This record gives sequence, structure tokens and C-alpha cells, in this order.
Amino acid sequence: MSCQSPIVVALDYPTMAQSIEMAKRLDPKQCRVKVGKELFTTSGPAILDELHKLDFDVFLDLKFHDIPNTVANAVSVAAKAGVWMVNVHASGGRRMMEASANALQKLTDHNTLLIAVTVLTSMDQTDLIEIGIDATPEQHVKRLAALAKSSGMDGVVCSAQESSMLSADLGKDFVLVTPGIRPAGSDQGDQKRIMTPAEAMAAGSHYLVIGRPITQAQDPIAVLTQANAELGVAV
Ligand SMILES: O=c1ccn([C@@H]2O[C@H](COP(=O)(O)O)[C@@H](O)[C@H]2O)c(=O)[nH]1
Repeated sequence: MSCQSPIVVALDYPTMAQSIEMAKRLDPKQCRVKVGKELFTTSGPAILDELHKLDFDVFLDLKFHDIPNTVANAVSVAAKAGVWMVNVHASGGRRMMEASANALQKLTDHNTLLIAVTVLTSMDQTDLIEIGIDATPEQHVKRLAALAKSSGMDGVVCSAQESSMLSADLGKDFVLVTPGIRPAGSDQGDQKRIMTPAEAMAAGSHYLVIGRPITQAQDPIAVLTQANAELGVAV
């Protein structure tokens, strides 16, 4: 499936039926989809098969964070399930990330992007101080992203507010996946480090994760279509 759009719709639903209902309204040429903790916990791996049957590229967003052996094996299982992208936490450290990258290299046939989460987009300086990190979100993202790159990751999850810095530091091919995307006028919710779709692309993001502004809209397809139009994606 060749998707024309950088938008990844977060299918954060409490049931598989609701997520499939939404997926059937979406067009895999106009967005990719993300399966996170809520949907995967309720549906299990069957949701991946169902979304693949509908021709979607699937980002499995389970943010693995455990000892190297456990994370490497989980990443390997995800790649064998055919997901387009899977992620781990960069704060799991170099040995965990290297073990995950090595596990993927051992697979003979996979196209899965391996990405590391830096600082969650719901966090700001106050949150970092409370967990003992004496750095700004930008400084901490910069450090974790450099570690992720040198540990063999294809890219990172960060806020679009950090995209131009990371693009300059780590190169334009290092994949920047940015949640916390808020089309003008949409609710910020629990997100702290946000940008609009157009601002995020201009800053150097490769993929824009959008959940509630689409899934909780009165007309989800209209919001997605409008965002794609603003990005100049042919729809
Ligand atoms: O730093 C991160 C990492 C992951 N997410 C996930 O992205 C979506 C965002 O949903 P919205 O409804 O658009 O806020 C959600 O699934 C998160 O788990 C993130 O927001 N920030």
C-alpha cells in the first residue's frame, strides 16, 4: 500500500469493533493507523491482521520498555506480524535498543521501522523535574534521540517542537514521528508539546500522529481530509 499522507490516525478505542468501524471509513491511501495500548489490550494481535486485511500500514505503539532480551523478542514478534512500525522507549538504554535492532536484523524478511520514544508529548519541564530529570524537554529529547540513533534505531517519537533541532542534528533521513498534533481549533487535552499539522511538517516531522481530533470529531473524515489538504496531499 502506498500511502500519500504523513498522517497516522491513532485508533484509541475500547473495542475492536469500534476501531474496525473507523478503519473502514478511512482510506489506506490517505492515512496510516496506529494501534496503542488500549486497543491492543482489548483486541490482541487479531487487530493487526484485521487492519492489514484492510490494507493499512500499522504502527504498533506499545512502547516496549523492559530488559534487552524481553524487548528484543517482543520487537521480533511484532515484525513477524508484519507491522510497518514498532517502538521501544529510548530510556530503556543502549543495550536494550541494540538488542532490538539486532533481533530485527536477524529476520530474513521484514520491513518494520524501529523507533524509540524520547520524551512523551504529554510531558513538560515540571513533569521531568518530578521524575528527577534536570533538563528541559528539548535537552532531554536531544540526548535520547542521539542515543537512539547510535543504538541503531530508524528514528524517534518526539514532539514536532523538537523536529527542526533533531533534523539538523541527526539528518533528514532519521525518522521523526510526532504525536501531539492539533489542527487549529482542536482541544489540547492532556498533550503539552503540540503543533498544527502544517507547522509539524514545516519543522521536519516525517509522520504526524493524530488521535482524538479525528476520532472524536463529529465528522472524522472531514477533519482528516482538511488536514491532508492543508499539507498538500492529493485526496
Ligand atoms: O509521546 C507520545 C507518544 C505516543 N503518543 C500516542 O499518540 C496518540 C496521540 O493521541 P491524541 O488523541 O492525538 O492526543 C495516543 O495514542 C498516544 O498514546 C503520544 O500522544 N505522545
